[in-house]
Amino acid sequence: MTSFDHTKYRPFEPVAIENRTWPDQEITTAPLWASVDLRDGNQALVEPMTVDQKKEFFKLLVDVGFKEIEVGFPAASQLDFDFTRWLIEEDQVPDDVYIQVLTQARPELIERTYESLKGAKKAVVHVYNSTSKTQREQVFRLGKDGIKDIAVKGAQCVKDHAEKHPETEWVFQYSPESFTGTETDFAVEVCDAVIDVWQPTPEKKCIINLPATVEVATPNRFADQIEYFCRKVTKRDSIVISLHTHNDRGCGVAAAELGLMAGADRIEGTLLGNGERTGNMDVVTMAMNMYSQGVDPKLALGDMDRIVSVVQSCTQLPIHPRHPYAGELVFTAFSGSHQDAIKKCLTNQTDDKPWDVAYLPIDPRDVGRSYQEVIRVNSQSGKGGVAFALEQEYGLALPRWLQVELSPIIQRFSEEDGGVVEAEDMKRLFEQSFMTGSSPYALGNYSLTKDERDKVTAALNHAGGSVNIEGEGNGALSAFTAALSDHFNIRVDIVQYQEHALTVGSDSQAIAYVQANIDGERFNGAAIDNDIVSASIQAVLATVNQKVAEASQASVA
Ligand SMILES: CC(=O)SCCNC(=O)CCNC(=O)[C@H](O)C(C)(C)COP(=O)(O)OP(=O)(O)OC[C@H]1O[C@@H](n2cnc3c(N)ncnc32)[C@H](O)[C@@H]1OP(=O)(O)O
Ligand SMILES: CC(C)C(=O)C(=O)O
Repeated sequence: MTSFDHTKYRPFEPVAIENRTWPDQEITTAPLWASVDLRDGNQALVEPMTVDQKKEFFKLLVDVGFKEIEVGFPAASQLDFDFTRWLIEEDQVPDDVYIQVLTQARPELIERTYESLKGAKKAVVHVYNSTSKTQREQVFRLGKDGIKDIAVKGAQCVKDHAEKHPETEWVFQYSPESFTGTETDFAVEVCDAVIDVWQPTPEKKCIINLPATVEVATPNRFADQIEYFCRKVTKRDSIVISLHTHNDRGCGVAAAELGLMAGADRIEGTLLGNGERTGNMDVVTMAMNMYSQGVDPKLALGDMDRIVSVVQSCTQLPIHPRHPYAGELVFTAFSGSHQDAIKKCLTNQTDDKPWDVAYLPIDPRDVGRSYQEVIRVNSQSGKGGVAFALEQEYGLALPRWLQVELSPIIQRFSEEDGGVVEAEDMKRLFEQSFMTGSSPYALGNYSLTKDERDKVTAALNHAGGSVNIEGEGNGALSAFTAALSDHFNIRVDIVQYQEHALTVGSDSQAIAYVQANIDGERFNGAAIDNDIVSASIQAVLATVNQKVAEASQASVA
């Protein structure tokens, strides 16, 4: 094994730029987006996509709204050639979409590339050669002139073929591959030479694509290279500056964002970031970053589950559960304080206000996710999370004092069960703990009379029999409480009371929550009924039943 020795690496040599302006820029409009899923993404797969997978992926890209789609490297593979032919012959490309194909700057490959494009309405021919010092010296074994010559001859060849097929609307694209490893002045020199061949105009631009083929520096250094390039390149008004970043240092999106601020117009990337090594720049993340700042990304990313599903099935790669905006856990909070804050903010959030919810940079509903999955309860969760889940799923708006009582019960269950507690289990634990109004005593018939004081007479069903109780008070609840106190020879004081209509599952029921002090001990009860008075007296009975059960257990012991 070689030693872990950082001294064998050299730092990146930054371009010398004065008065850089990009740090003060903001991204306020979407760039031109180009998808390279079917080419750069595809060439990085263990098993490249089949034609059927490419067809499905292409449809997704069109639906998402890409207007430039790199569909393959037709001169390199028969499958890519056939797929390109299928798109054209079967008229699969919408009129406003350019299909783009990649080729090396070699005449025989360029010729074959044009064969694949015969009959296309609109196409981008993307030609590249590597310009980096490393590749010049070790791969091509050529000096700068030799490398420039490859680019110029390639550009000329692309132009010559295009002239033979005026029926197609051609756009030319050149990439000085390994741009980040190329002296920026030399990259400008090569691109200027290509531009000189193509003679673009502001009306008929060509694309100069600057790839971070390998990400070798912090994103600010990349932005410096882009701003420098934009200042120096010829005919700036006649070229579209495109970026194609990779993610070797984990900053592919950041580099593209800063590059855009530095003057670029167009961004190449893939949906969810598949691509060579650590992947291409993830278009979903970059576009959603804009979206979260109130900028229209001009891509329709609302059906995130479809995007995830198509990308996964076509690439056969999993999507990380914490992948920005798309992973299955990215809108889910388990920890108590996060849940508490989210629950409070969501209560305040209305559709007419700008989004302002702690821990949620965007509204999960915008990408087809629901609030149900925002809060999931495990042993790290607090009362807010439990309350949120019960309210979302069952319409139970537990008062704060009852949340405090229920939370440790759920936490204990989670610790014993070792994981996430589903809403169904929370409801069952809530019912078992507090909806105890039918055992050992259940409310039978009762009647209320209103006079100076309210009077109640009620039957309590118990062990196959029935006992009658009666009491007086200032209202139904206090009359019933007095009757229970009298019958069981206990002192019952109502400390807390709350009720609300139930909107989930029923439109005519109500729930009452009661906290009672019984002989100095605190008990909590809840009950649901069509009638709110019945619900409230059953909730009181629930607390008394807990006291009675506790007393009988104590006497057995
Ligand atoms: C950063 C990127 O992602 S770039 C895209 C990379 N994608 C791919 O390579 C996938 C498809 N490519 C392929 O299948 C093959 O490379 C093919 C079919 C295109 C060509 O295969 P081969 O003819 O065997 O050539 P190979 O790619 O190995 O390169 C051979 C020669 O072309 C030269 N070459 C490589 N790239 C280029 C280029 N962009 N322009 C001109 N010449 C080039 C090499 O220096 C080499 O020259 P040499 O034979 O004189 O030493
Ligand atoms: C062909 C170029 C643009 C490329 O894929 C890269 O440099 O990563």
